[in-house]
Amino acid sequence: MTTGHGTDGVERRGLMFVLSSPSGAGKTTLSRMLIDRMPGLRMSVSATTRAMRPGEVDGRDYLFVDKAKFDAMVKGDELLEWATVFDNSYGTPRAPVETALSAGQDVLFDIDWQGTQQLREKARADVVSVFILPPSAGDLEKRLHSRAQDSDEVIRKRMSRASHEMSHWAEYDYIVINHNVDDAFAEVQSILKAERLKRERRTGLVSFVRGLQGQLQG
Ligand SMILES: Nc1ncnc2c1ncn2[C@@H]1O[C@H](COP(=O)(O)OP(=O)(O)OP(=O)(O)O)[C@@H](O)[C@H]1O
Ligand SMILES: Nc1nc2c(ncn2[C@@H]2O[C@H](COP(=O)(O)O)[C@@H](O)[C@H]2O)c(=O)[nH]1
Repeated sequence: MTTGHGTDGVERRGLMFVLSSPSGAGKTTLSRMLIDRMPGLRMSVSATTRAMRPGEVDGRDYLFVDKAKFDAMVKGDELLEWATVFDNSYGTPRAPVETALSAGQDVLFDIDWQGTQQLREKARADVVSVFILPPSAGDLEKRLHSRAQDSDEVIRKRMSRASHEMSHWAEYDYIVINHNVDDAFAEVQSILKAERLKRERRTGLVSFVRGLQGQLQG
């Protein structure tokens, strides 16, 4: 993987920052806040066969494709990972992720546990994964209703899958409980900031320290 520069000028490898949760726990909300407030972070826009929700924009929220196009993307090895979630296909287009990482950007993924497993198998050292939990089942259901974008039947299906989704929590590096958006955002932001500073990722440190030592030795 190619490297870019951190804000302190030291070269480092880009990372893949993954948020997963049961549907409605707050990934999209937290992702938008991260993209708005964290320079150097790019959103991975997934391809999906699900229908567009009111207010969603093709190319910004998802690439909305039909099943034939999605299957062609899988066949052409254009997806970094893909999975079937709630009876629809979802996948991460490979090229934009590779381009962003090559330009020294970090990439943010809002994907499920199946996709996270696939990313981890491909690039364990570069994946940082966060599982978002709702404070309670009642809150989760309220959030799905308050979003007001899915039918009662879709909401029922998502609630009935929540326990299964949640059973993968222990595969993640970090767990954030989304009681309050601002607190959850602060926690997720702290994780990203700390992970950016990890020694193993900062490929420019050796030459930076050598330079410092050179200065000290006069
Ligand atoms: N801490 C919170 N308190 C109250 N409401 C919240 C909180 N976090 C998010 N919400 C609201 O809950 C709803 C669901 O959030 P969001 O769409 O971000 O969930 P999601 O995890 O991305 O769901 P999906 O997996 O279905 O895309 C939205 O209406 C959002 O505004
Ligand atoms: N494995 C993948 N999962 C994805 C991808 N894009 C989104 N998702 C997950 O699907 C569900 C449902 O999303 P919704 O927008 O229909 O509510 C949610 O858990 C997403 O995280 C992807 O590219 N790959």
